[in-house]
Amino acid sequence: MSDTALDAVRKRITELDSQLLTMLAERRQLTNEVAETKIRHDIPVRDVKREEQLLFRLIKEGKNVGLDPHYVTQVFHVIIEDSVLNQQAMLAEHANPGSTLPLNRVAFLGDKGSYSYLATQKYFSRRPGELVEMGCQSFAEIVQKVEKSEADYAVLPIENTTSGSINEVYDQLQHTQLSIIGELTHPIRHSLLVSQDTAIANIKTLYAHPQVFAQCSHFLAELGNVEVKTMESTAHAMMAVSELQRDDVAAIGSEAGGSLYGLMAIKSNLANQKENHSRFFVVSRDPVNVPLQVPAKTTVIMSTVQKPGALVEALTVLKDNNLNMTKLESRPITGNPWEEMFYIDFEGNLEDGPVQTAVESLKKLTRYLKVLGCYPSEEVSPTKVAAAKALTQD
Ligand SMILES: C=C(O[C@@H]1C=C(C(=O)O)C=C[C@H]1O)C(=O)O
Repeated sequence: MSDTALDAVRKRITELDSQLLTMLAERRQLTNEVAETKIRHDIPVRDVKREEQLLFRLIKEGKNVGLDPHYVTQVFHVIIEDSVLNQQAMLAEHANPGSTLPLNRVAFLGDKGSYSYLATQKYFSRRPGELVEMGCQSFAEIVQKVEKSEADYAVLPIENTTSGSINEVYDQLQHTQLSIIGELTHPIRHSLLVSQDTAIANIKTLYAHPQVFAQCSHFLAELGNVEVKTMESTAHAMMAVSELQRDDVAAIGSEAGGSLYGLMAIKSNLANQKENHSRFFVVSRDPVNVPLQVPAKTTVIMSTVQKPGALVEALTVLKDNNLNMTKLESRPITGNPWEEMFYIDFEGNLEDGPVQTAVESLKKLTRYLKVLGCYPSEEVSPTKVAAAKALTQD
């Protein structure tokens, strides 16, 4: 292909990409109109049957124009997830009149480019109000900022699919009066970031947050003799490498974050597990109402009485009320050696009868129980049946 022919094809691709964006924006606008109807008529946000039907049809249509089913499925899962999350945000706003602020002052760990920063951007991009970023040095500082009304929200990483729970954050939640008002999961894609083009073999010093080192331990073992420097956040690690401008130092962080500091990725997918995601809590001083049309989760902390089977008894309460537990974590209680505080997440809305019954029963069974929050669940599990059906048909 000659240079001019290449230019012409690229021009056409550019035009099509712009058209795709226009169409995506129009689709989003229409799904927002659907959300308004759902608010008016009290209809659930998610309609899995409708999703199945449209995906099934699209996979078949895609095949007719030479697009493979996996590709079509992936693209539309992303589109539908976006539409569901936007609608949920609209319903949540409607259920909490007067709670929207012109400025959302949000405290998070690190600075521009940290994973918490990217999660913060993602969560607040769906919400009204201007985002005011307040990067902090520690989880304690983040929580204090909201407690002292210097910030309105905090975004806190709570668990990661590779390295597990973030104990420091759990411990902060034990002592605070703040409420969990939201959750989100964000893919964590670690890359090796450098300030100038260099080979991996040249790297002598590596900067990263301890959680990141834990998630990339296999890669570190392969690297061998490299000095590891732990930093307060991924953003600090990237800043250090950017300031040093040397070809023998690197940071581990996201490629998107690194680009904010002029860093380039020389290797990607460094995490031990391919599916590396972090889950974040969004916390605030006041709890929120979660509309019943939106899937909700509730998080409680409790300490059980010291007798055999006390935890089993407590968990049976969830089973008896048909509540699906999605997470159980335990942490030591400061000052009471060998006693544990249990953190439980389950699917359910605090406004709903079964959740209220369960909380009342748990209060009677436990020594201490506190609801940390009820919030919209942001895990939009993709529909799978359509893809499977379409794949088995011609
Ligand atoms: C837009 C709607 O809401 C949700 C999103 C859908 C979509 O993006 O196509 C489909 C079904 C619902 O789960 C709808 O109900 O039509």
